[in-house]
Amino acid sequence: MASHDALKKRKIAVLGSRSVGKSSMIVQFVERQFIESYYPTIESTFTKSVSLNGTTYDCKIIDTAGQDEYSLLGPNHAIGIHGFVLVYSVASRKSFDMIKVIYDKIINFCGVADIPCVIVGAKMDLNNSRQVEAAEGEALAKKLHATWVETSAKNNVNVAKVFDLCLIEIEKQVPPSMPEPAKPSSCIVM
Ligand SMILES: Nc1nc2c(ncn2[C@@H]2O[C@H](COP(=O)(O)OP(=O)(O)OP(=O)(O)O)[C@@H](O)[C@H]2O)c(=O)[nH]1
Repeated sequence: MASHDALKKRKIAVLGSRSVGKSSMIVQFVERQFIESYYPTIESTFTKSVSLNGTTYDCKIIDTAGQDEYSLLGPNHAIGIHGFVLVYSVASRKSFDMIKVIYDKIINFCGVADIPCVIVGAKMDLNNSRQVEAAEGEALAKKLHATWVETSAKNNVNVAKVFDLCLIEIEKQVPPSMPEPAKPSSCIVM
């Protein structure tokens, strides 16, 4: 029989400006393919089992419509969410500036000081049109107590790592010994 810790359900929301590569990253992770064409997302949910350090996580990944400074954070994107993946494109300074805006919206909505969070610099293959240096991404993540990684969905670089890092961040707030449902932050209280 599976032990209590053998299968854990984790809900991860992926947020960021429009067209930064959120869907491409998720589709590369779940379906192992890269789609060149751009189809704006309304909202979709993907599921994938992820094994990490001997534990299998049953992950629900929520792909959101791109945000801007005026979009309101819906309850779908905060309530019941265990971890957040905030994505910018390394080729878009504007999308990088939006990370802090989205982060603050989540913090305010959830009424917490900290969230399990991975900041992702997507499209790292676009080196010729880079507008955001790696060091800037790292510094922002440090300031927000998040982890950071650069990815390329196109070349499948670091894509799986994003979700491993997010699960690790979640575990930091939900110790493995803690019985579920855990209460790492008010975000997951339904
Ligand atoms: N060069 C390159 N292009 C990428 C990469 N990831 C995504 N793209 C392209 O960027 C465009 C937007 O990608 P999406 O994944 O649809 O972006 P999104 O953030 O989900 O967009 P919204 O649904 O509007 O929020 C598409 O044309 C993708 O092919 C990448 O790693 N490298």
